[in-house]
Amino acid sequence: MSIVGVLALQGSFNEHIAVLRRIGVKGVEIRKPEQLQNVSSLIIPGGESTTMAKLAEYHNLFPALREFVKMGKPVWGTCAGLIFLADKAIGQKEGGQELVGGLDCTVHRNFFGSQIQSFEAEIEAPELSSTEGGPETFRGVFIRAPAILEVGSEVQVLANYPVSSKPTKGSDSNSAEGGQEGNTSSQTRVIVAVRQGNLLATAFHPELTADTRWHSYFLKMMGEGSSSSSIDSVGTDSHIIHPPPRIDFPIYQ
Ligand SMILES: NC(=O)CC[C@H](N)C(=O)O
Repeated sequence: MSIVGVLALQGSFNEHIAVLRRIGVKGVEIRKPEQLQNVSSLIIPGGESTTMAKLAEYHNLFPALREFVKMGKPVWGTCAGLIFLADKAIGQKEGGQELVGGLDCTVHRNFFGSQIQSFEAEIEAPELSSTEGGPETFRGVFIRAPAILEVGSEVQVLANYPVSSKPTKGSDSNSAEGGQEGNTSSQTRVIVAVRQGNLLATAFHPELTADTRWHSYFLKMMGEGSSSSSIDSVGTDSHIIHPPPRIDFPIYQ
């Protein structure tokens, strides 16, 4: 039986667990290294990556998280979680922050700027719609979001987003460090969703919209690793009252 762990140190872990519940899957909060032994996959939610890293360090979670990734178990990082999974992050606070790593990419921590520059956008994701069906686009909620600037050859790009050549200046003094200044082209695209084997990473927050396809896409990754991983259902139709689908209201325009 497979239970999805959700790192519950800080950020939007409740929202992820709620989406899992909506699709009939059990999600459990992970706060201690030993709790990782009870789950077969893990979601690292969005929040604030420096704070989350300090809490993870305090709870001695980094070695267990790295081990979990190395074992080939599915791990999905959203937003701050993406930063956690990246091999390299730029635009970090002074002194940097510890990363779990494993995902061969360079992420810019606050690429899209400060909190008030948060936004929503319709984004194409052909792999998502071909696997999960539904519309060709999904609504991406970007909250002080990171973006991926470079990926290694093993990394599959699932979605990207057009931007002007310079990253927006963020609230942190060094947030634009290592960005694309000097790039002469006026339009470029940054990567906002990737997959590398057992790792999935998204710069936006799928747990804040009614579209559950990113969660079901991740759950399918659990089936790929081992044949025995049936997903632990929290009791489907007979126990769960499915609310009518919510409309994805734009929060930031
Ligand atoms: N919504 C988010 O998770 C924002 C992440 C933020 N840019 C950070 O550095 O942690």
